Amino acid sequence: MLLFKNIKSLVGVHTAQTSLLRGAEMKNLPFLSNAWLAIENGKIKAFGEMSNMPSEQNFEEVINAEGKFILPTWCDSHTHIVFAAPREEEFEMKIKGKSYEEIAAAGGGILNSAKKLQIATEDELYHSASKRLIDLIRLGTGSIEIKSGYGLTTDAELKMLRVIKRLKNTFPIPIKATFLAAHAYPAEFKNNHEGYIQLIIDEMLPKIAEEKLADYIDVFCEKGFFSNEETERILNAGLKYGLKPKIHVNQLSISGGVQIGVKKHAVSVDHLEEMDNDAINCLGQSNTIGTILPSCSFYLGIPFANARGLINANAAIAIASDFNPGSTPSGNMNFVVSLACIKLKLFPEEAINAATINGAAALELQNEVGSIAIGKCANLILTKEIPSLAFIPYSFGQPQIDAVFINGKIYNG
Ligand SMILES: N=CN[C@@H](CCC(=O)O)C(=O)O
Ligand SMILES: [Zn+2]
Repeated sequence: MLLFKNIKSLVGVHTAQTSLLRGAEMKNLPFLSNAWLAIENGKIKAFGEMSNMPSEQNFEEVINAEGKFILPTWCDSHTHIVFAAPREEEFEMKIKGKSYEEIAAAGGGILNSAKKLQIATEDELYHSASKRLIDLIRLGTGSIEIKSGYGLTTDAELKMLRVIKRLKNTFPIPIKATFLAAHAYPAEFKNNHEGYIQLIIDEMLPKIAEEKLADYIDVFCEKGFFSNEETERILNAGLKYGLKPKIHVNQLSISGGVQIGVKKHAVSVDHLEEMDNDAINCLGQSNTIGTILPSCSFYLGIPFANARGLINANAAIAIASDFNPGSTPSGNMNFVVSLACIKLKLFPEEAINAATINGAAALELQNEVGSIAIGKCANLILTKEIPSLAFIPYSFGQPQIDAVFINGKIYNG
């Protein structure tokens, strides 16, 4: 048994019934000042104020957290961390002013990543993704979603998903896998979209279902990628195998993809940089979570999502990293939380809820992670001595984490 004592503030002590916050509720981030927290068998056992702390003698280890905050680890519900190689050759093109679409048209982008991934071995992909994941956990991420989508052939998509399965089996944090073969049309299907869709539906999906390799299905619904009709067909096919949608929509244009996601009961619709009132209201009246990826806007120089408009429309917002080699070469959720405050104009409480309890809901892990509640995993961030909770996002780019605990143990990678 482990005991944290003298915690300056134990943050995110939501009631056991709270699993998702929407609209004005997102401002509610309950905390206990001058608190203790007990961990047993990797789970949160009990907590309270120092005035009623149990005897220290009952514990094998006692950590004095004076001056420090404890909060649940970040739940990163949207990443692409399995890839063969970074794409810093595109960085200079970007600096010179080329857009994401122009870089893709010049032979960069997703197809460039797919070419490299197709010739990488499963072991190579596992080792490079492992290194990234270790770094992310050290930065406070304690649950994560990982997508395929750089394979674009049956073999390479299966290879990616098997790598994710291996990560699930070897890492101590909860991981969800998303099947994203509909990320881009491979060159050989450029003029034969029907052929690629049939490959996804008739060949890839049955194999993935048989090996139980995915939890969700995703489509990049966007002009020049997958149309609304194509998106709906692929989602329907995934749903037949029990894969719920979590989709890329409205990143570069207003497409109607949000409405498709809502109609198909998507767990989340992600990106949302380009929204109109219809899409905002549709999301606000639905049970689908709007997942915003501010690091992507930051890196690509595209608009930041209208988070306040969504909150005012009573939507439930999560924030995630989108870590990938093209649009977001960073998975640092501390920076995501800072950007959410600085650029999305979320209050620190809203941003932290979006990165914890609502991120957990976007991973359907609300019973395991995302808040300080009895029975949940002891996946915790212990901060350095800091003056306030707002100091975390305020001091952007400055590491404020003293230690990360996964299942009640200090994580050293
Ligand atoms: N937009 C689609 N997919 C990724 C980028 C993929 C890439 O450029 O490699 C994203 O979420 O931003
Ligand atoms: Zn993405």
